Amino acid sequence: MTDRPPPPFHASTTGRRRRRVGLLGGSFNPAHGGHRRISLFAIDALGLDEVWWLVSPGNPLKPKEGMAPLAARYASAVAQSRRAPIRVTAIERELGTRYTVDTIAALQNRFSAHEFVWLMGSDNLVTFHKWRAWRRIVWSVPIAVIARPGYEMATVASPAAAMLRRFRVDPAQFRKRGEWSAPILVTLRFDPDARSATAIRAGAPDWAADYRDAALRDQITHRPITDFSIDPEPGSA
Ligand SMILES: Nc1ncnc2c1ncn2[C@@H]1O[C@H](COP(=O)(O)OP(=O)(O)OP(=O)(O)O)[C@@H](O)[C@H]1O
Ligand SMILES: O=C(O)c1ccc[n+]([C@@H]2O[C@H](COP(=O)([O-])O)[C@@H](O)[C@H]2O)c1
Repeated sequence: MTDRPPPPFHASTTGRRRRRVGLLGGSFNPAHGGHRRISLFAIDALGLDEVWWLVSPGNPLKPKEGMAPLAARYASAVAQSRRAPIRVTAIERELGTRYTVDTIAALQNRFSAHEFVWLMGSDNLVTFHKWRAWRRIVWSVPIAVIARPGYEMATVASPAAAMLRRFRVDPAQFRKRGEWSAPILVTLRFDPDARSATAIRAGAPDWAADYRDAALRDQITHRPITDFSIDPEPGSA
């Protein structure tokens, strides 16, 4: 698979290459400077046009306890992404998807003029084999993993890492490729960023109160973000 020559540069019907978009899915409970920094780093290293932050209505593997309302998490993400080529969206509510495999399929269907790459920190690679239909994700979209302090071994020792090993491509090669074809694993290493939402919640358990009155629109779908309840039902945009 990795021995194949890169496919020809892809031109759309308008003669322009497809927009390259990194997807960073997360709880963003709350968003922090680490999210911003890894997104900017990925844009640079992978040659992306922009990154979309998918603020999850509810991570299927995370407890609801301690999860701030979607609107507060969304507002924290907007604050952290200001003046950067990052767009914040809660589009999973409208797509009615909770699992990443479904979200990616729906986005590829809806935004066929875009090429997507899935971005995640190495902590997520540790549990990636527990995600629904994770092998299908691997075959549907390139994956870029960003090193995270404390999870150095994840990129070599996890079941998903073992499966993905033979599809490794370095960032420079990836950037030069024409149309992307999964599976691809790109590992991004830079001086690791120790920031985490867990640490922020420990220091400021009431952080969500700062965003109580935020009136925002989704930066992809332009629909109002009005839902202050926890884990609204799929489709209840
Ligand atoms: N400092 C960081 N370095 C690398 N990746 C990160 C970092 N912070 C978050 N990520 C990645 O960003 C994505 C969204 O993260 P998330 O919203 O869960 O934040 P978090 O800080 O990991 O939260 P929590 O501490 O509550 O688990 C995940 O793929 C996560 O691995
Ligand atoms: O699809 C799954 O089974 C799955 C299981 C766990 C996490 N995810 C996704 O992984 C992303 C990171 O989640 P989190 O809560 O760790 O920030 C977010 O987009 C989740 O929806 C997806």
